[in-house]
Amino acid sequence: MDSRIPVTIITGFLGAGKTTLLNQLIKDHPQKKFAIIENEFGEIGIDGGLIVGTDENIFELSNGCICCSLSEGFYETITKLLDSPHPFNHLLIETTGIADPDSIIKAFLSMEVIQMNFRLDSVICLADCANMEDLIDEQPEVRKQLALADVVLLNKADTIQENYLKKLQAVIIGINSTATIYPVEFANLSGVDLLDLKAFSARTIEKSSMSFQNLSIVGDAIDPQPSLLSKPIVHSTKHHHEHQHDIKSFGFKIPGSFDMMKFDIWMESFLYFNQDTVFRVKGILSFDNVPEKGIFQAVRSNYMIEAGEKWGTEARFSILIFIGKELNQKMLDENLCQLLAKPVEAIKSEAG
Ligand SMILES: Nc1nc2c(ncn2[C@@H]2O[C@H](COP(=O)(O)OP(=O)(O)OP(=O)(O)O)[C@@H](O)[C@H]2O)c(=O)[nH]1
Repeated sequence: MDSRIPVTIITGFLGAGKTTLLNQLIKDHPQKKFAIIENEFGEIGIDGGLIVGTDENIFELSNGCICCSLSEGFYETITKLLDSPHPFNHLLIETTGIADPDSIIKAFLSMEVIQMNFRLDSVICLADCANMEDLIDEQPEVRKQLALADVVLLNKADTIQENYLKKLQAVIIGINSTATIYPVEFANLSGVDLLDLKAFSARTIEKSSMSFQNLSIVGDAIDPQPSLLSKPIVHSTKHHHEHQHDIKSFGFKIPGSFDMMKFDIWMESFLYFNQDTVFRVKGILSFDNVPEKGIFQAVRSNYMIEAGEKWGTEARFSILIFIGKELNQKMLDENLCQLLAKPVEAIKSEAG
């Protein structure tokens, strides 16, 4: 059993309802002992980032802006947390509304001391229904927050009409089609334990990759038209304008198995050279001569592959979902084809 402390990262633009969610989570889980890192931009933590508020089951640290001080600041905050005499069994991080949360997510996937002690459970993004559409157009951070989320809470659902809510859901799916979306009021969601989503676990990644809609098959001629997911979503009510979102999701189903070395070399350099435009990649991989499924996930240039279940007699395939901007579907298709252990034509003719 994984005994590391679970971490929930809460993102969302200014005023979207992050603090409301934090309070709701604390209220819903009286049995938990929380540590909270508040990451308010411009706020100076008392005593260089020490405890600023205490309760029997909660203690808070203020960290300034995590994304601006990640390398030393965040590491220092985490070390303080681990050294403190306060016991806690869940870490909540509220990120500043105007920041891109990727650096903090990356810290949990790449910094060894952090990984040894903490398990990233999920990234929850709050979106304010009333002004989300405008913010998506105006604020690139909002699009990134949505792109990196595992769960999007469409908050303040009380302020809009039901049919408009459906349209907002479609806008979010257009940006990040792997996120689970829940409309909520005052960040209140019953029936789902938001603290135990295990979004970064191999099982969840596998499940969400398998259920991804509109996968294009690698090796088939890519339609020169943009895929369904990349079409701008047109709204017929309230706002009469089109969104030309720069962030999109593409999914590929790749027959056969990858050559592990070719895949590794390509993926490492692809993510490195595209770290400003590729936010998240996840999926299931089949590698030649490897009996288990490889469960893949990347946040910017950091990636990891975990062993999943054995393939058994199942026909081999891989699924990869890319979330980012300026993604070239045709180029990705051609590149992925080149990484296969056998030429795609041979795989297809074997399959009949
Ligand atoms: N009508 C309505 N108001 C809400 C809802 N959720 C939160 N609010 C209100 O929206 C305001 C902002 O909520 P917060 O939780 O402080 O938002 P935040 O994201 O933490 O804000 P910052 O820390 O400024 O980024 C508060 O006045 C809340 O009471 C909701 O579902 N409906």
